[in-house]
Amino acid sequence: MAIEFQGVTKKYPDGTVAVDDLSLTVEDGTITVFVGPSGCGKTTSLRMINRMVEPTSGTVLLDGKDIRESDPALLRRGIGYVIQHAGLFPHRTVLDNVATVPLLSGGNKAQARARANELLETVGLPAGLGKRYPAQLSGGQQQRVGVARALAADSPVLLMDEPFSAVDPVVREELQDELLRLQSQLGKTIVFVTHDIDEAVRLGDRIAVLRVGGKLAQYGTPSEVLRQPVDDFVSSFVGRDRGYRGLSFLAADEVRVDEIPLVRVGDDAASSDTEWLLAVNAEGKPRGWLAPKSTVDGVLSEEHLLPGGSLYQQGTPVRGALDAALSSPASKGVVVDDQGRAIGVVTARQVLDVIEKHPQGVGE
Ligand SMILES: Nc1ncnc2c1ncn2[C@@H]1O[C@H](COP(=O)(O)OP(=O)(O)OP(=O)(O)O)[C@@H](O)[C@H]1O
Repeated sequence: MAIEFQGVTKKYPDGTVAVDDLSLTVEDGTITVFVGPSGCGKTTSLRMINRMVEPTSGTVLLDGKDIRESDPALLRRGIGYVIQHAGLFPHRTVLDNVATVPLLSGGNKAQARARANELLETVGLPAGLGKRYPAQLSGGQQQRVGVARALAADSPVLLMDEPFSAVDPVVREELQDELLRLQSQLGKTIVFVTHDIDEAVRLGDRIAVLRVGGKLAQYGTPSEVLRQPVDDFVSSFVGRDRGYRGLSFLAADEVRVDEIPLVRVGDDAASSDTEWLLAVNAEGKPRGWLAPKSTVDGVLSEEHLLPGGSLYQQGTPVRGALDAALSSPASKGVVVDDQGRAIGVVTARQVLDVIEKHPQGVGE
């Protein structure tokens, strides 16, 4: 089912132009990746496909039909949607999380659960996991559940918004492989958002490179974009990626690790003023972030926290430190020891400072 953007612009009420006159066609049965720096309008573009965001002007066509003619709730239910941190319901079992959509679409409970079991198997999860709650799964397993839930919509279209950004690089590669395997069987029309050009190149049949201001810079196959960038912006975005690849080989011993104020899950009350506070469990392992200006009166639980982004284990290649910093809601990557206990934070700037000192370590 092809998706067509025709001169689509989104201006938010505060005047921000998030997407500026976007025209492109996502071909049926392909993976198209929207890639670009933070704030370039990737998520906004994606959400205009299922009417979570309405364009200010222009038209989005799904299979040739203007989506404004579809009821938004029905449209959304019929389009699979996967987000970062999976967005699972914490108080429902894994199986019930996946069964939600088949139930909403009118199936009975037994049918919905049978379908959910099938889907867990499809995404490579053992059947026994269905009884658990999301918090009892690893980050990578949670993302698989997120994918299973999106597939439950049984729709030809799947929207994926940074679905793998919060897991460590090894698990991320596994999830990417799994997605490619699934796609070779299912042949869906997938729109995938990422800020990581490596991921875009790996997954995309086509890549749309966006620049801040919501303008489409280039749309083409990965090899076209890598080999024939249309302008300086694209070539530096892609070129930066060449640097990123080299990062895998540089250990980050020199990256400065800063202290961070901690709060403990289970503590009686917590509050933050202007700073993000990192929440850890009794073992000192990171569980998430308490946003600035938050007050929790009762016992601090994980529900009060923002999920944390990927973790960086000290002593491993520097790319993980950059991933951690870029995926953290606090813009501070959490550094852990080999037992997974939080020891501090790094910013992207601190990582880049080290990289700049070692140009030979990060070049091609
Ligand atoms: N509800 C909103 N109101 C006002 N501005 C918004 C809103 N949502 C997004 N924006 C702005 O629109 C621009 C594009 O945001 P969008 O989330 O689409 O970008 P993105 O490329 O997905 O970014 P990121 O990678 O950081 O998630 C940004 O400047 C953002 O601050």
